[in-house]
Amino acid sequence: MLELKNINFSYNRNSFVLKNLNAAFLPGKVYAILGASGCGKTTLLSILGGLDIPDEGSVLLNGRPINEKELPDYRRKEVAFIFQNFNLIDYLTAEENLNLISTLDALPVLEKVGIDKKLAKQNALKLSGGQQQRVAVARALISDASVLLADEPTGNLDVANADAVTKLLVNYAHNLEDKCVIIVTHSADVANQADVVLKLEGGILK
Ligand SMILES: Nc1ncnc2c1ncn2[C@@H]1O[C@H](COP(=O)(O)OP(=O)(O)OP(=O)(O)O)[C@@H](O)[C@H]1O
Repeated sequence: MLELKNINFSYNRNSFVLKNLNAAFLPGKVYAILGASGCGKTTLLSILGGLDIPDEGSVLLNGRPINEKELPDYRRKEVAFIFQNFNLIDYLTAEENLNLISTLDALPVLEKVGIDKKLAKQNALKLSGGQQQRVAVARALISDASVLLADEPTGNLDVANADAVTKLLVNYAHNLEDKCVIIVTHSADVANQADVVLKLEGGILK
C-alpha cells in the first residue's frame, strides 16, 4: 500500500499546491485523479513517485516512510511513470527504450499497444505523439513496477487507442493483484473504468 500522510508542498513558499493531503492507494486497484488544470495533479504524481520531496509529511510504502536515501531505489524498483511528455530517449528505437527497462522481449508488449515490429524499430523521435505515448505505456507495462503512475496517458490518442490503453492499464492492476495504477486524467472514459475516482481540489484529494 502506498500512503501519503499530511503532505504539504509548494514550489515557492507563498502558495502551497498540496495542503495537508492524506491518501491511501491499495494494490490491485486503479485510481483516477481528476481536477482543474493547474490544481497540482502532476505535482502529486511526482511526490508519489519520489521525484519531488514534500516540504512536510511522508510517503509510506507498506506502512514504512521512504526516507531520502531510499528514494533512488524506490524510483528504480517500485515505480513506473507514464509522463505527460513521454520522456522516451529520442535517439533510441521504441524497442530499445523498453530494453533499457527490462530483459523481457519488448516486441509483444509493444504489439499490445498497437506498435508493430516496423514501428518498434524506428527511432522514438520519428514516431507521432500518439505512437510515442503508446511506447511510453508499453515501457511502464514491461517494468513490473508495483506502482504505475500515469499522467494523461490517453491525452494524445484517438478513441480506439485510448480505450485499448485504458484497458491495458486496468488489467495491469486487476490481473496482477499486487499492482496499483494511479492515472491523472481529464477523460470521463478513463475515470469510468477506474475503481476509485478522486478529485484534487484546494490542495487535497476528495
Ligand atoms: N517547476 C515548477 N515551478 C514553479 N511552479 C510550478 C512548477 N510546476 C508546476 N508549478 C505550478 O504548480 C501548480 C500545479 O501544477 P501541476 O503541473 O501539478 O498541475 P496539474 O493539475 O497537473 O495541471 P494540468 O492539468 O494543466 O497538467 C500550477 O499552478 C503550476 O503553475
